[in-house]
Amino acid sequence: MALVFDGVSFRYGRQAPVFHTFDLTVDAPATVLLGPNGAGKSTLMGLAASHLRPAAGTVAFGRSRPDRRGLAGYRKKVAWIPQHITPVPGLTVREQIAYAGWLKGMSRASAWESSAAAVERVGLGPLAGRKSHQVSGGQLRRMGIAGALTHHSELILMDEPTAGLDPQQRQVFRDLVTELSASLQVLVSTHQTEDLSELYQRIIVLDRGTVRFQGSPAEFHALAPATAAGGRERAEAAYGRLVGQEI
Ligand SMILES: Nc1ncnc2c1ncn2[C@@H]1O[C@H](COP(=O)(O)OP(=O)(O)OP(=O)(O)O)[C@@H](O)[C@H]1O
Repeated sequence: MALVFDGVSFRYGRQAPVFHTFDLTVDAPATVLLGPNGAGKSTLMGLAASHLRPAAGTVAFGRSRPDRRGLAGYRKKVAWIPQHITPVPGLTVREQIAYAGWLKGMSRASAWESSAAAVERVGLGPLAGRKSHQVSGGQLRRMGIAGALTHHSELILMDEPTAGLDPQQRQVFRDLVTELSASLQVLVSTHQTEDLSELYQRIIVLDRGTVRFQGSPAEFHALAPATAAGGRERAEAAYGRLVGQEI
C-alpha cells in the first residue's frame, strides 16, 4: 500500500513553511529517509503519523485518511514509534504491549491474546513479565513495535530507531526491520548509513522540505564517484553530492 503526501503544506506557527505543496509516495516494504538536521524528517513523520495536520493538501495511507471520520482507523493502520517510549507505571512489558492494542480500540481479551505473538516477534518473550520501567531504551522501542503489531498495523514509522543504541542492539533492530518488512511496511528516518542496501528497497533524501533523491540503493550508490569503495563510503559520498555535506 502507498503512503501518499499530496500537495502538503505545513509550518510551525508563524515560521517559514517546512513543506510547501509537497508531494511524495512511499510504497516499498522498507524505506529509509535521510536528510541533514532541520530537513523536515521528523515533521514528515509527524504528518504521516497524523500527530501534525497539514495546513493544505492531504496525507493518506491507501484509502485511509486521518480526517475526522477516518482518524481512528488511520492510526490503527499507521503506527508511530517515537525515539522515547514512556513506560506506564506498574505495567509489565506484555501488559503495556496489550494496552497499546486496547488504546486503538481492541477489546481487552483480543489485545491480550494478540500481544502474545507480538512480544515473541520482537524478541521480548523472556522479558514479558518484567515491569516496563525496568527495561532498556532499545527494549522499550521494541515494546513500541510490539504494540503496533498487536493492533495489526500495516505501516510502522520509526524516527531514529537506532539512535543511542549499542552495536548489538542496533543489529537487533536491523534484523527486526528486515523481518517486519517481509509482511508489512516500514519507514525509518535515520542518520546511520550502514547496511542501507541490505535493509531498504527505497531511499529518500530530504533537504529543506524538498525531496532531493528517491530511488533504489543501487541508484543512490551510483551517485557516488567511482573511487568510493565500500557500501558505507559510497552512501556517504552519494549523500554528500546531494546535500553538500556528510551524513
Ligand atoms: N516544534 C517545533 N516548533 C517550531 N519549529 C520547529 C519545531 N520542530 C521543528 N521545527 C523546525 O522545522 C524545521 C524542520 O525540522 P525537523 O525537526 O522536521 O527536521 P529534521 O530533519 O527531523 O531534523 P533533525 O535531523 O535535526 O531531527 C526546522 O527548521 C526546525 O527548526
